[in-house]
Amino acid sequence: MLDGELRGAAAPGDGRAGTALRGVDPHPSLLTAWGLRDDPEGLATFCARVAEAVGDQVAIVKPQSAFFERHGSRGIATLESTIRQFKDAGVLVLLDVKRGDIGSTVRAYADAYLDPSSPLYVDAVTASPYLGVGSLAPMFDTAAKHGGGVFVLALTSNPEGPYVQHAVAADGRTVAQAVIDEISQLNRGMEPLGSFGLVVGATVGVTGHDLSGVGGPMLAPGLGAQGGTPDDLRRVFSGNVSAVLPSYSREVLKHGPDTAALRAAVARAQADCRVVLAGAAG
Ligand SMILES: O=c1ccn([C@@H]2O[C@H](COP(=O)(O)O)[C@@H](O)[C@H]2O)c(=O)[nH]1
Repeated sequence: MLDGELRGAAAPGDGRAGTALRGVDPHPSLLTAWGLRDDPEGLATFCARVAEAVGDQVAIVKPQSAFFERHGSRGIATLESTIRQFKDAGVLVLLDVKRGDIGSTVRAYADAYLDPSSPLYVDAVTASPYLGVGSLAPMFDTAAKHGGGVFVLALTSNPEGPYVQHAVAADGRTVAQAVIDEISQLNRGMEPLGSFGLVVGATVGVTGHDLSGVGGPMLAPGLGAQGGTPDDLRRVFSGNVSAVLPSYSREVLKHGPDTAALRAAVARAQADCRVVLAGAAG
């Protein structure tokens, strides 16, 4: 089950715990910096090098779908092969694809990403709740059926997020707190950790949102290139760090293509996050 594996991946006893690189974001500028062309071949080489370099070092990776989609059908083919490479290396794949729509269309997204018969099948996806958390039900159902996970945007790392997410709804809760509460409800009774997660950026600061009942994993992007630091995790998640999955993309990937430099950057970020999360848990 994803819940068990995610727990293992986040647990201090796991050799890959606190894994810092999660984001596989083949930005055009990174392809160039790695001496590769910004085309489908360059993309495929970049991803293969990342998988070979850190496949045994990380427990979960988070490919960003947009950087594959911009290369059209060959980019999607590379996404498929990248997913396979990581899975073959025993790494869980959380696809950052932020899908959301009316329920009948969400069913198709669920089939695309969370059904094992799909070529784009992954362990978990990110999803957008702004058509209503309930509209994501087909993803939740498919994830539950096949042991997958869904990470729903709650407090995103970008500066534009609070305008929407801190807005207060008719019942007096913020939009973000309503999302947090609905996901918490879905995880209720799932031990030790439910399969439904949240995205809470490392950059959001102390917002007053209550994360204590989530009962599922929390993905924390925004570290490094967006200015978030491991210390911010302590502040943002305060007493709720046990299921936090810190995520760096550009900050680590900029050290490639040299394998040793890439691995050292992963290890450094991993150690920094582990110290903070272990300290905050205690
Ligand atoms: O709130 C969010 C949700 C997702 N992301 C994604 O994470 C990575 C961050 O990349 P960096 O290079 O580490 O900045 C990227 O794929 C975003 O789309 C996020 O940043 N914030």
